Amino acid sequence: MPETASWRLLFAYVRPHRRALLLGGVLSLVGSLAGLAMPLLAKVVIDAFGEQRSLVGPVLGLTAAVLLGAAVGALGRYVLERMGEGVVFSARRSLVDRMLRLRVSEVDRLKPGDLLSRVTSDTTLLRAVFTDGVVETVSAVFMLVGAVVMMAIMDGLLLLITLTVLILVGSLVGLVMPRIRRASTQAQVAVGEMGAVLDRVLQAFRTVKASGAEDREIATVGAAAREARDRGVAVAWWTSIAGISAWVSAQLAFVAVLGVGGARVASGALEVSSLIAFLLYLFYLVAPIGQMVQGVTQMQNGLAAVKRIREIEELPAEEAADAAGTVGTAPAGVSFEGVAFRYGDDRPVVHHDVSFTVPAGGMTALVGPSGAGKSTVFALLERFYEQQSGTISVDGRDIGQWPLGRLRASLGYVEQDAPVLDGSLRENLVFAAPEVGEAEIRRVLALTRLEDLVARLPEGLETKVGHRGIMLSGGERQRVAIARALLRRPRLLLLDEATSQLDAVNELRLREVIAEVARETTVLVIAHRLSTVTTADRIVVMEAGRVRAVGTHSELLDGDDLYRELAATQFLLPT
Ligand SMILES: Nc1ncnc2c1ncn2[C@@H]1O[C@H](COP(=O)(O)OP(=O)(O)OP(=O)(O)O)[C@@H](O)[C@H]1O
Repeated sequence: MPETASWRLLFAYVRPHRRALLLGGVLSLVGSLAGLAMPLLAKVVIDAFGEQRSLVGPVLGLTAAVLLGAAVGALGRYVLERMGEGVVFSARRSLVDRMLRLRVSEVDRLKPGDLLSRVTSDTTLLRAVFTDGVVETVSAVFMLVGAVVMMAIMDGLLLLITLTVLILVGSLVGLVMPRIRRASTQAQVAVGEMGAVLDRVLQAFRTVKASGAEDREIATVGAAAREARDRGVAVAWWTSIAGISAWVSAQLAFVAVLGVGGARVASGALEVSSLIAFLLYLFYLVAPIGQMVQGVTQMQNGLAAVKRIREIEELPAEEAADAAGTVGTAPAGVSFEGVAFRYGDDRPVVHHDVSFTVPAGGMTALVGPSGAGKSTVFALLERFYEQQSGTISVDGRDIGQWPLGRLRASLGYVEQDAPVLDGSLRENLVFAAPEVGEAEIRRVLALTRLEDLVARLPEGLETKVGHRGIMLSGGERQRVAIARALLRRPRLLLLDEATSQLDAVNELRLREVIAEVARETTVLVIAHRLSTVTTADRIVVMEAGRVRAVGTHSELLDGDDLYRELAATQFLLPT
Protein backbone atom coordinates (compact mmCIF):
# COMPACT_ATOMS: atom_id res chain seq x y z
CA MET A 1 0.00 0.00 0.00
CA PRO A 2 1.49 3.35 -0.96
CA GLU A 3 0.26 4.88 2.30
CA THR A 4 2.47 2.56 4.33
CA ALA A 5 5.42 3.38 2.10
CA SER A 6 4.85 7.07 2.84
CA TRP A 7 4.77 6.41 6.57
CA ARG A 8 7.92 4.30 6.27
CA LEU A 9 9.78 7.13 4.57
CA LEU A 10 8.48 9.59 7.14
CA PHE A 11 9.73 7.40 9.96
CA ALA A 12 13.11 7.13 8.27
CA TYR A 13 13.40 10.93 8.54
CA VAL A 14 12.17 10.87 12.14
CA ARG A 15 14.34 8.00 13.34
CA PRO A 16 17.38 10.19 14.18
CA HIS A 17 15.09 12.43 16.27
CA ARG A 18 13.10 9.71 18.02
CA ARG A 19 14.33 10.69 21.51
CA ALA A 20 13.20 14.28 21.03
CA LEU A 21 9.88 13.01 19.69
CA LEU A 22 9.40 10.81 22.74
CA LEU A 23 10.43 13.54 25.21
CA GLY A 24 8.35 16.22 23.51
CA GLY A 25 5.41 13.84 23.18
CA VAL A 26 5.49 12.86 26.86
CA LEU A 27 5.84 16.48 28.00
CA SER A 28 2.93 17.60 25.82
CA LEU A 29 0.87 14.73 27.11
CA VAL A 30 1.66 15.53 30.74
CA GLY A 31 0.74 19.15 30.02
CA SER A 32 -2.60 18.07 28.54
CA LEU A 33 -3.31 15.57 31.30
CA ALA A 34 -2.67 18.26 33.93
CA GLY A 35 -5.62 20.01 32.31
CA LEU A 36 -7.74 16.94 32.97
CA ALA A 37 -7.30 17.35 36.71
CA MET A 38 -8.78 20.84 36.56
CA PRO A 39 -12.53 20.01 36.59
CA LEU A 40 -11.87 17.53 39.40
CA LEU A 41 -10.07 20.24 41.38
CA ALA A 42 -12.92 22.62 40.56
CA LYS A 43 -15.32 20.08 42.04
CA VAL A 44 -13.17 19.94 45.22
CA VAL A 45 -13.22 23.77 45.42
CA ILE A 46 -17.02 23.85 45.01
CA ASP A 47 -17.51 21.08 47.55
CA ALA A 48 -15.19 22.87 50.01
CA PHE A 49 -17.21 26.03 49.41
CA GLY A 50 -20.48 24.20 50.03
CA GLU A 51 -19.16 22.53 53.16
CA GLN A 52 -17.69 25.87 54.31
CA ARG A 53 -14.17 24.44 54.56
CA SER A 54 -11.04 26.53 53.89
CA LEU A 55 -10.64 27.28 50.18
CA VAL A 56 -6.91 28.08 50.38
CA GLY A 57 -5.67 24.54 49.83
CA PRO A 58 -7.94 23.62 46.88
CA VAL A 59 -7.47 27.01 45.17
CA LEU A 60 -3.68 26.79 45.53
CA GLY A 61 -3.82 23.24 44.15
CA LEU A 62 -5.90 24.42 41.18
CA THR A 63 -3.49 27.30 40.46
CA ALA A 64 -0.44 25.04 40.73
CA ALA A 65 -2.02 22.52 38.32
CA VAL A 66 -2.77 25.30 35.80
CA LEU A 67 0.73 26.76 35.93
CA LEU A 68 2.57 23.46 35.93
CA GLY A 69 0.44 22.08 33.15
CA ALA A 70 1.05 25.18 31.03
CA ALA A 71 4.82 25.18 31.64
CA VAL A 72 5.27 21.47 30.89
CA GLY A 73 3.02 21.73 27.84
CA ALA A 74 4.99 24.72 26.47
CA LEU A 75 8.31 22.94 26.97
CA GLY A 76 6.95 19.88 25.20
CA ARG A 77 5.78 22.06 22.31
CA TYR A 78 9.23 23.62 21.98
CA VAL A 79 10.96 20.23 21.96
CA LEU A 80 8.55 19.03 19.27
CA GLU A 81 8.94 22.14 17.11
CA ARG A 82 12.70 21.69 17.28
CA MET A 83 12.32 18.10 16.24
CA GLY A 84 10.02 19.17 13.40
CA GLU A 85 12.76 21.46 12.07
CA GLY A 86 15.18 18.54 12.38
CA VAL A 87 12.87 16.33 10.31
CA VAL A 88 12.56 18.98 7.59
CA PHE A 89 16.35 19.33 7.58
CA SER A 90 16.89 15.55 7.26
CA ALA A 91 14.32 15.34 4.48
CA ARG A 92 15.88 18.23 2.57
CA ARG A 93 19.37 16.85 2.90
CA SER A 94 18.40 13.40 1.81
CA LEU A 95 16.32 14.77 -1.08
CA VAL A 96 19.10 17.04 -2.33
CA ASP A 97 21.54 14.16 -2.03
CA ARG A 98 19.20 11.99 -4.07
CA MET A 99 18.53 14.70 -6.62
CA LEU A 100 22.18 15.28 -7.42
CA ARG A 101 22.73 11.56 -7.85
CA LEU A 102 19.77 11.01 -10.15
CA ARG A 103 20.49 9.73 -13.61
CA VAL A 104 20.58 12.40 -16.31
CA SER A 105 17.84 10.53 -18.15
CA GLU A 106 15.53 10.91 -15.12
CA VAL A 107 16.23 14.61 -14.70
CA ASP A 108 15.54 15.09 -18.43
CA ARG A 109 11.95 14.04 -17.76
CA LEU A 110 11.41 16.27 -14.71
CA LYS A 111 10.56 19.94 -14.68
CA PRO A 112 13.23 21.84 -12.73
CA GLY A 113 10.72 24.20 -11.10
CA ASP A 114 8.60 21.31 -9.85
CA LEU A 115 11.71 19.58 -8.55
CA LEU A 116 12.64 22.74 -6.64
CA SER A 117 9.22 23.02 -5.07
CA ARG A 118 9.49 19.46 -3.80
CA VAL A 119 12.73 20.26 -1.99
CA THR A 120 11.63 23.64 -0.68
CA SER A 121 7.89 23.78 -0.08
CA ASP A 122 6.83 20.13 0.23
CA THR A 123 9.46 19.39 2.85
CA THR A 124 8.15 22.30 4.96
CA LEU A 125 4.88 20.40 5.36
CA LEU A 126 6.69 17.56 7.09
CA ARG A 127 7.41 19.81 10.07
CA ALA A 128 3.80 19.77 11.16
CA VAL A 129 3.19 16.03 10.71
CA PHE A 130 4.62 15.17 14.10
CA THR A 131 4.21 18.40 16.04
CA ASP A 132 0.66 19.26 15.02
CA GLY A 133 -0.17 15.86 13.59
CA VAL A 134 0.78 12.73 15.48
CA VAL A 135 1.48 14.26 18.90
CA GLU A 136 -1.58 16.49 18.96
CA THR A 137 -3.75 13.58 17.86
CA VAL A 138 -2.29 11.21 20.44
CA SER A 139 -2.58 13.72 23.25
CA ALA A 140 -6.12 14.54 22.10
CA VAL A 141 -6.99 10.85 22.25
CA PHE A 142 -5.58 10.66 25.78
CA MET A 143 -7.58 13.73 26.79
CA LEU A 144 -10.71 12.25 25.27
CA VAL A 145 -10.27 8.89 26.94
CA GLY A 146 -9.37 10.59 30.24
CA ALA A 147 -12.39 12.87 30.06
CA VAL A 148 -14.69 9.96 29.17
CA VAL A 149 -13.39 7.90 32.13
CA MET A 150 -13.90 10.82 34.50
CA MET A 151 -17.39 11.38 33.11
CA ALA A 152 -18.20 7.69 33.56
CA ILE A 153 -17.29 8.06 37.20
CA MET A 154 -19.60 11.09 37.53
CA ASP A 155 -22.69 9.87 35.68
CA GLY A 156 -23.33 6.97 33.28
CA LEU A 157 -26.45 8.40 31.60
CA LEU A 158 -24.85 11.73 30.79
CA LEU A 159 -21.84 9.87 29.42
CA LEU A 160 -24.09 7.92 27.07
CA ILE A 161 -25.45 11.15 25.60
CA THR A 162 -21.91 12.47 25.19
CA LEU A 163 -20.64 9.28 23.55
CA THR A 164 -23.45 9.30 21.00
CA VAL A 165 -22.34 12.77 19.98
CA LEU A 166 -18.70 11.70 19.86
CA ILE A 167 -19.43 8.79 17.55
CA LEU A 168 -21.43 11.07 15.25
CA VAL A 169 -18.57 13.54 15.06
CA GLY A 170 -16.05 10.75 14.52
CA SER A 171 -17.90 9.35 11.50
CA LEU A 172 -18.31 12.80 9.99
CA VAL A 173 -14.63 13.60 10.34
CA GLY A 174 -13.77 10.19 8.87
CA LEU A 175 -15.85 11.05 5.80
CA VAL A 176 -14.20 14.42 5.31
CA MET A 177 -10.57 13.33 5.73
CA PRO A 178 -10.01 11.74 2.28
CA ARG A 179 -11.29 14.96 0.69
CA ILE A 180 -8.80 16.98 2.69
CA ARG A 181 -5.97 14.73 1.56
CA ARG A 182 -6.99 14.85 -2.06
CA ALA A 183 -7.31 18.63 -2.08
CA SER A 184 -4.02 18.98 -0.24
CA THR A 185 -2.15 16.83 -2.79
CA GLN A 186 -3.69 18.83 -5.62
CA ALA A 187 -2.63 22.07 -3.92
CA GLN A 188 0.97 20.88 -3.73
CA VAL A 189 0.93 19.69 -7.33
CA ALA A 190 -0.35 23.13 -8.35
CA VAL A 191 2.47 24.84 -6.43
CA GLY A 192 4.95 22.55 -8.20
CA GLU A 193 3.37 23.41 -11.54
CA MET A 194 3.69 27.10 -10.72
CA GLY A 195 7.39 26.60 -10.01
CA ALA A 196 7.78 24.79 -13.33
CA VAL A 197 6.11 27.60 -15.29
CA LEU A 198 8.18 30.25 -13.49
CA ASP A 199 11.33 28.31 -14.22
CA ARG A 200 10.44 28.19 -17.91
CA VAL A 201 10.00 31.97 -17.92
CA LEU A 202 13.26 32.64 -16.09
CA GLN A 203 15.21 30.26 -18.34
CA ALA A 204 14.06 32.14 -21.43
CA PHE A 205 13.66 35.58 -19.88
CA ARG A 206 15.07 37.54 -22.81
CA THR A 207 13.06 35.54 -25.34
CA VAL A 208 9.90 36.12 -23.31
CA LYS A 209 10.53 39.88 -23.36
CA ALA A 210 11.63 39.99 -26.97
CA SER A 211 8.50 38.07 -27.96
CA GLY A 212 6.29 40.44 -26.00
CA ALA A 213 4.97 37.37 -24.19
CA GLU A 214 5.03 38.84 -20.66
CA ASP A 215 1.24 39.09 -20.32
CA ARG A 216 0.63 35.57 -21.60
CA GLU A 217 3.27 34.11 -19.29
CA ILE A 218 1.93 36.11 -16.34
CA ALA A 219 -1.47 34.62 -17.13
CA THR A 220 -0.03 31.08 -17.22
CA VAL A 221 1.74 31.51 -13.87
CA GLY A 222 -1.42 33.17 -12.56
CA ALA A 223 -3.52 30.18 -13.64
CA ALA A 224 -1.23 27.81 -11.72
CA ALA A 225 -1.33 30.13 -8.69
CA ARG A 226 -5.11 30.27 -8.91
CA GLU A 227 -5.27 26.49 -9.01
CA ALA A 228 -3.06 26.35 -5.87
CA ARG A 229 -5.36 28.88 -4.17
CA ASP A 230 -8.52 26.98 -5.12
CA ARG A 231 -7.14 23.70 -3.82
CA GLY A 232 -5.95 25.45 -0.64
CA VAL A 233 -9.44 26.91 -0.22
CA ALA A 234 -10.90 23.42 -0.67
CA VAL A 235 -8.63 22.16 2.14
CA ALA A 236 -9.79 25.08 4.31
CA TRP A 237 -13.43 24.38 3.43
CA TRP A 238 -13.32 20.72 4.41
CA THR A 239 -11.27 21.48 7.52
CA SER A 240 -13.87 24.05 8.58
CA ILE A 241 -16.69 21.59 7.92
CA ALA A 242 -14.95 19.06 10.15
CA GLY A 243 -14.19 21.71 12.79
CA ILE A 244 -17.66 23.26 12.84
CA SER A 245 -19.42 19.90 13.02
CA ALA A 246 -17.22 18.98 15.97
CA TRP A 247 -18.03 22.28 17.65
CA VAL A 248 -21.78 22.20 16.98
CA SER A 249 -21.99 18.61 18.19
CA ALA A 250 -20.21 19.55 21.38
CA GLN A 251 -22.64 22.41 21.92
CA LEU A 252 -25.58 20.10 21.31
CA ALA A 253 -24.14 17.63 23.76
CA PHE A 254 -23.72 20.49 26.22
CA VAL A 255 -27.38 21.50 25.93
CA ALA A 256 -28.56 17.89 26.22
CA VAL A 257 -26.33 17.21 29.24
CA LEU A 258 -27.46 20.47 30.85
CA GLY A 259 -31.12 19.54 30.35
CA VAL A 260 -30.91 15.90 31.44
CA GLY A 261 -28.31 16.66 34.14
CA GLY A 262 -30.42 19.56 35.49
CA ALA A 263 -33.40 17.23 35.80
CA ARG A 264 -31.24 14.66 37.61
CA VAL A 265 -29.93 17.32 40.00
CA ALA A 266 -33.52 18.42 40.65
CA SER A 267 -34.54 14.83 41.41
CA GLY A 268 -31.54 14.50 43.73
CA ALA A 269 -29.88 11.78 41.65
CA LEU A 270 -26.80 13.97 41.01
CA GLU A 271 -24.84 16.52 43.03
CA VAL A 272 -24.59 20.05 41.59
CA SER A 273 -20.79 19.94 41.87
CA SER A 274 -20.73 16.71 39.83
CA LEU A 275 -22.91 18.30 37.13
CA ILE A 276 -20.58 21.32 36.98
CA ALA A 277 -17.53 19.05 36.80
CA PHE A 278 -19.23 16.96 34.10
CA LEU A 279 -20.01 20.07 32.07
CA LEU A 280 -16.41 21.23 32.45
CA TYR A 281 -15.24 17.86 31.11
CA LEU A 282 -17.63 18.28 28.24
CA PHE A 283 -15.99 21.59 27.43
CA TYR A 284 -12.70 19.82 27.71
CA LEU A 285 -13.86 17.50 24.96
CA VAL A 286 -14.30 20.33 22.48
CA ALA A 287 -10.63 21.28 22.47
CA PRO A 288 -9.27 17.75 21.90
CA ILE A 289 -11.84 17.05 19.20
CA GLY A 290 -10.77 20.21 17.38
CA GLN A 291 -7.17 19.26 18.07
CA MET A 292 -7.77 15.83 16.58
CA VAL A 293 -9.35 17.24 13.44
CA GLN A 294 -6.43 19.63 13.08
CA GLY A 295 -3.94 16.84 13.82
CA VAL A 296 -5.40 14.46 11.25
CA THR A 297 -5.51 17.28 8.67
CA GLN A 298 -1.83 18.00 9.26
CA MET A 299 -1.03 14.32 8.88
CA GLN A 300 -2.94 14.22 5.59
CA ASN A 301 -1.05 17.29 4.36
CA GLY A 302 2.23 15.77 5.42
CA LEU A 303 1.49 12.42 3.81
CA ALA A 304 0.57 14.15 0.56
CA ALA A 305 3.94 15.91 0.69
CA VAL A 306 5.77 12.69 1.51
CA LYS A 307 4.17 11.10 -1.54
CA ARG A 308 5.69 13.79 -3.76
CA ILE A 309 9.03 13.52 -2.01
CA ARG A 310 8.93 9.74 -2.34
CA GLU A 311 8.46 10.01 -6.09
CA ILE A 312 11.92 11.58 -6.24
CA GLU A 313 13.47 9.24 -3.67
CA GLU A 314 12.32 6.26 -5.72
CA LEU A 315 13.77 7.37 -9.05
CA PRO A 316 16.79 5.39 -10.15
CA ALA A 317 20.07 6.98 -9.09
CA GLU A 318 23.58 6.51 -10.35
CA GLU A 319 25.92 4.19 -8.50
CA ALA A 320 27.35 5.79 -5.35
CA ALA A 321 30.27 8.08 -6.11
CA ASP A 322 33.49 6.17 -5.60
CA ALA A 323 36.69 7.92 -4.62
CA ALA A 324 38.20 8.77 -7.98
CA GLY A 325 41.75 8.21 -6.70
CA THR A 326 44.60 9.09 -9.01
CA VAL A 327 43.75 8.47 -12.60
CA GLY A 328 47.11 9.46 -14.10
CA THR A 329 47.52 11.91 -16.92
CA ALA A 330 48.48 9.68 -19.84
CA PRO A 331 46.25 10.38 -22.86
CA ALA A 332 43.46 7.81 -23.22
CA GLY A 333 42.10 6.19 -26.38
CA VAL A 334 38.41 5.61 -27.14
CA SER A 335 36.47 3.13 -29.20
CA PHE A 336 32.82 2.70 -30.18
CA GLU A 337 31.86 -0.72 -31.54
CA GLY A 338 28.41 -1.24 -33.03
CA VAL A 339 26.77 1.17 -30.59
CA ALA A 340 22.99 1.51 -30.85
CA PHE A 341 21.15 4.01 -28.70
CA ARG A 342 17.85 5.81 -28.24
CA TYR A 343 16.96 8.26 -25.45
CA GLY A 344 13.88 6.28 -24.40
CA ASP A 345 11.74 3.37 -25.52
CA ASP A 346 9.30 5.79 -27.12
CA ARG A 347 12.04 7.92 -28.72
CA PRO A 348 13.53 7.53 -32.19
CA VAL A 349 16.83 5.72 -32.59
CA VAL A 350 19.72 8.21 -32.45
CA HIS A 351 22.67 5.83 -32.95
CA HIS A 352 21.93 2.96 -35.34
CA ASP A 353 25.38 1.51 -35.50
CA VAL A 354 28.26 3.73 -34.47
CA SER A 355 31.80 2.37 -34.71
CA PHE A 356 35.05 4.32 -34.67
CA THR A 357 38.38 4.32 -32.87
CA VAL A 358 40.36 7.23 -31.49
CA PRO A 359 43.95 6.42 -30.54
CA ALA A 360 45.50 7.99 -27.45
CA GLY A 361 46.80 11.53 -28.02
CA GLY A 362 46.19 14.03 -30.79
CA MET A 363 43.01 15.61 -32.00
CA THR A 364 40.02 13.92 -33.56
CA ALA A 365 37.07 15.89 -34.94
CA LEU A 366 33.50 14.62 -35.12
CA VAL A 367 31.55 16.27 -37.93
CA GLY A 368 28.16 15.72 -39.49
CA PRO A 369 24.82 17.35 -40.12
CA SER A 370 22.78 18.65 -37.18
CA GLY A 371 21.05 15.80 -35.38
CA ALA A 372 23.52 13.16 -36.64
CA GLY A 373 24.16 12.10 -33.02
CA LYS A 374 27.53 13.77 -32.31
CA SER A 375 26.72 15.25 -28.90
CA THR A 376 25.16 11.93 -27.99
CA VAL A 377 28.59 10.32 -28.43
CA PHE A 378 29.85 12.50 -25.56
CA ALA A 379 26.79 11.86 -23.40
CA LEU A 380 27.36 8.11 -23.76
CA LEU A 381 31.10 8.43 -22.99
CA GLU A 382 30.25 10.27 -19.76
CA ARG A 383 27.72 7.52 -19.02
CA PHE A 384 24.89 10.04 -18.69
CA TYR A 385 22.91 7.40 -20.59
CA GLU A 386 23.47 3.74 -21.35
CA GLN A 387 23.59 2.39 -24.89
CA GLN A 388 21.14 -0.40 -25.78
CA SER A 389 23.80 -2.45 -27.54
CA GLY A 390 27.44 -2.34 -28.62
CA THR A 391 30.54 -1.55 -26.61
CA ILE A 392 32.15 1.75 -25.68
CA SER A 393 35.70 1.53 -24.35
CA VAL A 394 38.11 4.01 -22.87
CA ASP A 395 41.70 2.78 -22.68
CA GLY A 396 40.55 -0.55 -24.08
CA ARG A 397 38.24 -1.14 -21.12
CA ASP A 398 34.45 -1.23 -21.42
CA ILE A 399 33.17 1.96 -19.72
CA GLY A 400 30.47 -0.11 -17.99
CA GLN A 401 33.33 -1.77 -16.09
CA TRP A 402 34.88 1.51 -14.98
CA PRO A 403 34.00 2.84 -11.53
CA LEU A 404 31.90 5.87 -12.52
CA GLY A 405 33.96 8.36 -10.48
CA ARG A 406 37.20 7.23 -12.08
CA LEU A 407 35.75 7.31 -15.56
CA ARG A 408 34.46 10.86 -15.18
CA ALA A 409 37.71 11.97 -13.53
CA SER A 410 39.55 10.76 -16.65
CA LEU A 411 37.33 12.82 -18.95
CA GLY A 412 37.13 16.57 -19.32
CA TYR A 413 33.76 17.59 -20.74
CA VAL A 414 33.01 20.97 -22.29
CA GLU A 415 29.34 21.26 -23.17
CA GLN A 416 28.10 23.14 -26.18
CA ASP A 417 27.36 26.63 -24.84
CA ALA A 418 28.92 25.64 -21.52
CA PRO A 419 27.37 27.59 -18.67
CA VAL A 420 29.23 29.93 -16.33
CA LEU A 421 28.26 29.16 -12.76
CA ASP A 422 27.28 31.97 -10.44
CA GLY A 423 30.37 32.85 -8.39
CA SER A 424 33.90 34.14 -8.84
CA LEU A 425 35.99 33.34 -11.88
CA ARG A 426 38.29 31.32 -9.62
CA GLU A 427 35.36 29.22 -8.34
CA ASN A 428 34.39 28.59 -11.94
CA LEU A 429 37.87 27.47 -12.88
CA VAL A 430 38.50 25.12 -9.95
CA PHE A 431 34.95 23.72 -9.97
CA ALA A 432 36.06 20.27 -11.09
CA ALA A 433 39.33 20.27 -9.11
CA PRO A 434 39.00 22.38 -5.95
CA GLU A 435 42.42 21.37 -4.61
CA VAL A 436 44.40 22.58 -7.62
CA GLY A 437 47.36 24.92 -6.91
CA GLU A 438 47.96 28.52 -8.00
CA ALA A 439 50.77 27.61 -10.41
CA GLU A 440 48.54 25.15 -12.26
CA ILE A 441 45.77 27.74 -12.52
CA ARG A 442 48.25 30.23 -14.03
CA ARG A 443 49.54 27.60 -16.48
CA VAL A 444 46.03 26.75 -17.68
CA LEU A 445 45.07 30.43 -17.89
CA ALA A 446 48.03 30.97 -20.21
CA LEU A 447 47.19 27.87 -22.21
CA THR A 448 43.56 28.92 -22.71
CA ARG A 449 44.52 32.54 -23.51
CA LEU A 450 42.55 33.84 -20.54
CA GLU A 451 45.32 35.95 -18.99
CA ASP A 452 44.10 39.10 -20.77
CA LEU A 453 40.61 38.59 -19.40
CA VAL A 454 41.88 38.12 -15.83
CA ALA A 455 44.03 41.26 -16.16
CA ARG A 456 41.02 43.23 -17.39
CA LEU A 457 38.63 42.15 -14.66
CA PRO A 458 38.43 44.57 -11.70
CA GLU A 459 39.23 41.97 -9.07
CA GLY A 460 41.09 39.50 -11.26
CA LEU A 461 40.27 35.88 -10.48
CA GLU A 462 38.05 36.93 -7.58
CA THR A 463 35.66 38.91 -9.84
CA LYS A 464 32.10 37.66 -9.72
CA VAL A 465 30.88 36.30 -13.03
CA GLY A 466 27.55 34.89 -14.17
CA HIS A 467 24.12 36.12 -13.17
CA ARG A 468 25.11 38.47 -10.37
CA GLY A 469 28.45 39.49 -11.82
CA ILE A 470 30.16 40.32 -15.06
CA MET A 471 28.72 38.60 -18.12
CA LEU A 472 31.41 36.91 -20.21
CA SER A 473 31.36 36.81 -24.00
CA GLY A 474 30.68 33.54 -25.86
CA GLY A 475 34.36 33.03 -26.66
CA GLU A 476 35.45 33.78 -23.09
CA ARG A 477 32.81 31.47 -21.68
CA GLN A 478 34.00 28.67 -23.90
CA ARG A 479 37.63 29.13 -22.90
CA VAL A 480 36.68 29.30 -19.21
CA ALA A 481 34.86 26.00 -19.70
CA ILE A 482 37.91 24.48 -21.39
CA ALA A 483 40.14 25.75 -18.57
CA ARG A 484 37.75 24.25 -16.02
CA ALA A 485 37.90 20.89 -17.79
CA LEU A 486 41.70 21.05 -18.18
CA LEU A 487 42.32 21.83 -14.50
CA ARG A 488 40.94 18.40 -13.80
CA ARG A 489 43.90 17.05 -15.82
CA PRO A 490 41.75 14.90 -18.09
CA ARG A 491 43.17 12.05 -20.10
CA LEU A 492 40.61 12.76 -22.77
CA LEU A 493 39.08 16.16 -23.46
CA LEU A 494 35.57 16.13 -24.93
CA LEU A 495 34.90 19.49 -26.49
CA ASP A 496 31.49 20.27 -27.97
CA GLU A 497 32.15 23.46 -29.91
CA ALA A 498 29.54 26.16 -29.59
CA THR A 499 27.58 26.40 -32.84
CA SER A 500 27.42 30.18 -32.65
CA GLN A 501 30.06 31.86 -34.75
CA LEU A 502 32.99 33.36 -32.90
CA ASP A 503 34.80 36.42 -34.19
CA ALA A 504 38.13 35.94 -35.97
CA VAL A 505 40.24 36.71 -32.88
CA ASN A 506 38.34 34.27 -30.68
CA GLU A 507 38.33 31.62 -33.38
CA LEU A 508 42.10 31.88 -33.73
CA ARG A 509 42.52 31.64 -29.98
CA LEU A 510 40.31 28.58 -29.79
CA ARG A 511 42.30 26.89 -32.55
CA GLU A 512 45.59 27.60 -30.76
CA VAL A 513 44.17 26.33 -27.47
CA ILE A 514 42.92 23.08 -29.00
CA ALA A 515 46.20 22.47 -30.81
CA GLU A 516 48.18 23.02 -27.65
CA VAL A 517 45.91 20.87 -25.50
CA ALA A 518 46.11 18.08 -28.10
CA ARG A 519 49.85 17.94 -27.44
CA GLU A 520 49.29 16.88 -23.83
CA THR A 521 46.09 14.85 -23.98
CA THR A 522 43.58 13.24 -26.35
CA VAL A 523 41.10 15.75 -27.71
CA LEU A 524 37.81 14.74 -29.22
CA VAL A 525 36.06 17.78 -30.63
CA ILE A 526 32.63 18.14 -32.18
CA ALA A 527 33.58 20.63 -34.83
CA HIS A 528 31.43 23.23 -36.46
CA ARG A 529 34.30 25.33 -37.77
CA LEU A 530 36.70 24.82 -40.60
CA SER A 531 39.68 25.94 -38.54
CA THR A 532 39.17 23.16 -36.05
CA VAL A 533 38.54 20.53 -38.68
CA THR A 534 41.48 21.21 -40.96
CA THR A 535 44.04 20.84 -38.15
CA ALA A 536 42.54 17.58 -36.83
CA ASP A 537 44.65 14.43 -36.98
CA ARG A 538 41.57 12.53 -38.08
CA ILE A 539 37.95 13.35 -38.79
CA VAL A 540 34.99 11.07 -38.12
CA VAL A 541 32.03 11.90 -40.37
CA MET A 542 28.67 10.98 -38.87
CA GLU A 543 25.33 10.89 -40.61
CA ALA A 544 21.96 9.84 -39.21
CA GLY A 545 23.35 7.74 -36.38
CA ARG A 546 26.12 6.06 -38.35
CA VAL A 547 29.79 6.71 -39.07
CA ARG A 548 30.12 7.02 -42.83
CA ALA A 549 33.80 7.95 -43.24
CA VAL A 550 37.03 8.52 -41.32
CA GLY A 551 40.10 10.33 -42.64
CA THR A 552 42.03 13.56 -42.76
CA HIS A 553 40.64 16.76 -44.20
CA SER A 554 42.23 16.29 -47.60
CA GLU A 555 41.42 12.56 -47.76
CA LEU A 556 37.76 13.26 -47.01
CA LEU A 557 37.55 16.18 -49.42
CA ASP A 558 38.59 13.74 -52.12
CA GLY A 559 36.72 10.67 -50.92
CA ASP A 560 33.47 11.64 -49.21
CA ASP A 561 30.58 13.48 -50.84
CA LEU A 562 28.87 14.47 -47.61
CA TYR A 563 32.10 15.82 -46.16
CA ARG A 564 32.74 17.84 -49.28
CA GLU A 565 29.24 19.23 -49.10
CA LEU A 566 29.61 20.04 -45.38
CA ALA A 567 32.94 21.69 -46.05
CA ALA A 568 31.37 23.76 -48.79
CA THR A 569 28.32 24.86 -46.83
CA GLN A 570 28.68 24.37 -43.08
CA PHE A 571 32.40 25.10 -42.91
CA LEU A 572 32.19 27.85 -45.54
CA LEU A 573 34.73 26.30 -47.90
CA PRO A 574 34.88 27.61 -51.46
CA THR A 575 33.33 24.92 -53.68
N1 LIG B 1 18.37 14.51 -23.85
C1 LIG B 1 17.75 14.11 -24.96
N2 LIG B 1 16.56 13.49 -24.89
C2 LIG B 1 15.92 13.08 -26.00
N3 LIG B 1 16.40 13.23 -27.25
C3 LIG B 1 17.58 13.85 -27.40
C4 LIG B 1 18.32 14.32 -26.26
N4 LIG B 1 19.45 14.90 -26.71
C5 LIG B 1 19.43 14.79 -28.06
N5 LIG B 1 18.31 14.16 -28.47
C6 LIG B 1 17.95 13.83 -29.86
O1 LIG B 1 18.95 13.01 -30.39
C7 LIG B 1 19.25 13.37 -31.72
C8 LIG B 1 20.76 13.59 -31.89
O2 LIG B 1 21.14 14.70 -31.11
P1 LIG B 1 22.66 15.14 -30.93
O3 LIG B 1 22.63 16.32 -30.00
O4 LIG B 1 23.49 13.98 -30.55
O5 LIG B 1 23.00 15.61 -32.40
P2 LIG B 1 24.24 16.44 -32.92
O6 LIG B 1 24.77 15.67 -34.06
O7 LIG B 1 25.16 16.75 -31.82
O8 LIG B 1 23.52 17.77 -33.44
P3 LIG B 1 24.04 19.29 -33.40
O9 LIG B 1 25.16 19.38 -34.36
O10 LIG B 1 22.84 20.06 -33.86
O11 LIG B 1 24.41 19.58 -31.99
C9 LIG B 1 18.44 14.61 -32.04
O12 LIG B 1 17.36 14.21 -32.86
C10 LIG B 1 17.92 15.08 -30.70
O13 LIG B 1 16.62 15.58 -30.82
